[in-house]
Amino acid sequence: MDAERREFALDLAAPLETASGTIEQREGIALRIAEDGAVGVGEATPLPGWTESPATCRERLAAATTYLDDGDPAAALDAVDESPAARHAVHLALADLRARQDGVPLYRYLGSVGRVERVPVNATIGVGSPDDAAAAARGAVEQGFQCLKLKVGAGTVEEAVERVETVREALPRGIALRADANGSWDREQAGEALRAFADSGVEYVEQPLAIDDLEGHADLRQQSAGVGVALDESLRTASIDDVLDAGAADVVVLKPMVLGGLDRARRIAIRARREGVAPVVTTTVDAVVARTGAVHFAASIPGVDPCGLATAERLADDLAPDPAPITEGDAVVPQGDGLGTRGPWEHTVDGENRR
Ligand SMILES: O=C(O)CCC(=O)c1ccccc1C(=O)O
Ligand SMILES: [Mg+2]
Repeated sequence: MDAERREFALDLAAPLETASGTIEQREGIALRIAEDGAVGVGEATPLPGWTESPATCRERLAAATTYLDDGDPAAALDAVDESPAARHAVHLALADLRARQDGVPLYRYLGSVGRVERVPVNATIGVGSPDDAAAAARGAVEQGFQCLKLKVGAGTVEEAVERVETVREALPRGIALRADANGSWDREQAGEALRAFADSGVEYVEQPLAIDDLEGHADLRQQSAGVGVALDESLRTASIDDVLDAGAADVVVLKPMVLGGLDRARRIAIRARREGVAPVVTTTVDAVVARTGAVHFAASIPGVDPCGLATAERLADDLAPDPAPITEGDAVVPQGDGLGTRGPWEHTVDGENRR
């Protein structure tokens, strides 16, 4: 077994705001494992505030690479056990390698039984004026999206409500609307927002309250008049059992980079589903390797709800061509062996290898 790492940095064409700041660039490390002529690729794209720091990620991945070179994948996974982005890379590279060796697409390797052609996705509408958001929403619907997610955490609750109402009025009937508050409200504000969103037919709100307020989210579900509560940031610190025991979520938003790999994310998805909580797959706006891994993960969940996987266009550049393009509001699932990515080894960013 032979492992290699390459660092990359990709600018966002359209910055994305989250509670921990605006994301303008994604830096990460691509990992390539070769064994007897077969190759697997993985990606660690840490996001400060969401995963381990880039420095820790780099250090853990270097340690794992040594074990991979020694032909000891179990030791490599151990070395990244507490670094989710680094573990994501190691697990994905190994899974891609095994799936290619087995001659099956990654989603089959992950445990799906039938053929899955497409995964429904949501368009992601960032911050901006209500009119800007409405224009972006109309554009997304023209491209075929049936589900839109609006960022609503910046500004006041009144502004969030106005944003949602303006978008809803601009849309044809039947388009699903979600909102993401990124943990920026207190309990009173969240109650007010969800009551108002009910009139606009909002399906659910991601992370209305602070990351550690499971009890508040459980209370909110009781008084939310039909608007669901989704947890995203909370899953960084709370286990799925904590979430289920607290009755804190209708939906869990699963980011494999944050959860430490597709295997861990998939276990959470299955457990959640069994308890009637819907899994939704998304990314931290990752490069093509991790994004495609997330598409396969979503495809491995039968009849998955629309996922937050339409983020390729947010990147000004990428590591390799996209094997899972979005058409008519769906990601097309690659059916070749493994991930189905070509590269990224042949594609270095800005022509430089920053390893
Ligand atoms: O889910 C989506 O539609 C896109 C991804 C997204 O919103 C996101 C991207 C990076 C970091 C955080 C988040 C988030 O869900 O809060
Ligand atoms: Mg979110």
